[in-house]
Amino acid sequence: MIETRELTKQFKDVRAVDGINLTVARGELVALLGPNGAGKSTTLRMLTTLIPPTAGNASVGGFDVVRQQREVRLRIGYIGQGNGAGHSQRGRDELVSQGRAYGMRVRPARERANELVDSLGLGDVADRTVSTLSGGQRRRLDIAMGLIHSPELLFLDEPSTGLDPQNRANLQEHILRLREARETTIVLTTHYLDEADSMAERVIVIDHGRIIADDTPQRLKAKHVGDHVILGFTAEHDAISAARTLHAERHGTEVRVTAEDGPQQAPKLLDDLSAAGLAVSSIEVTRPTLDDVFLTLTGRSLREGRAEETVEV
Ligand SMILES: Nc1ncnc2c1ncn2[C@@H]1O[C@H](COP(=O)(O)OP(=O)(O)OP(=O)(O)O)[C@@H](O)[C@H]1O
Repeated sequence: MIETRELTKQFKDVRAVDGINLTVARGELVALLGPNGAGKSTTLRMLTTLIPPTAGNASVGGFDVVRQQREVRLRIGYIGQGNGAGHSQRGRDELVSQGRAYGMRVRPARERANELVDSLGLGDVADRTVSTLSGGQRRRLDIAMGLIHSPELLFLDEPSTGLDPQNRANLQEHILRLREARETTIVLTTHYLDEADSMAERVIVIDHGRIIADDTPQRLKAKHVGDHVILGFTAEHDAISAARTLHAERHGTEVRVTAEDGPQQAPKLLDDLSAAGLAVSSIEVTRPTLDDVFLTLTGRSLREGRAEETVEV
């Protein structure tokens, strides 16, 4: 569905995207995750034909994003960071106009608009003017606008930024449901770690315009960080013996073991300690987040410098 080769965008002295090689298959749901300025939006803007690459190439749905822009545009939906719908129109009318702009006849455009209003839970508000909708409702209307022409591929740039957690969860559910119903391929960008973790089967971590990791959230976490089993002891000399027995690191009366699958390995660790005559007073298994993965890969946290902005909805 998407194929890029050394895709690059240079803005004067900023190399926003630096030689990205990416393949996305039909039906995948992929999240591009990275800090501010990593190059996520620029990548999306090139894939959606809004800006041309300065080097390398990309094809979407089998069409080149520079030479076959029209063919690409007919097959994709793109929901950027701003609101797409006109504010003084009624939501449903906006959808029909958008369908007409894609060359749909009035009746099919109306039918499709009604279908999307239903499936995105906009039934109660679709006949109000857009300016009266809440942030979450407007975002869902944006998504309906991007889907009006039944694209095979949907690009979502930061779909839930600015929404409160409840509206975010609601939007995520709608996106997942749409995808299930239509098998739409979805590429979204996000800086919400939990969003990438819970929604995407595949997370592509981008930093300084390059892909630094590409895998399922589970495998990224297992491969780059691993679980920790933290064992507590009442006496420090027991902790010292336990650290030696398990070849693990110790902090005071705590021993920390890195494990691929913490819950599965914990009983074996307890058996080994018991065989060595050591009694554990507490046990805790911690599992990593995608932020831990980013931290391991770059030495920086994805959360650094990120102000969590939430708009009234
Ligand atoms: N039109 C432009 N002119 C000059 N520099 C640009 C332009 N657009 C983006 N950049 C720069 O390119 C880099 C990548 O920006 P981009 O918007 O792709 O990042 P991002 O990962 O989407 O970040 P965010 O999460 O903030 O949206 C940044 O350094 C940005 O300042």
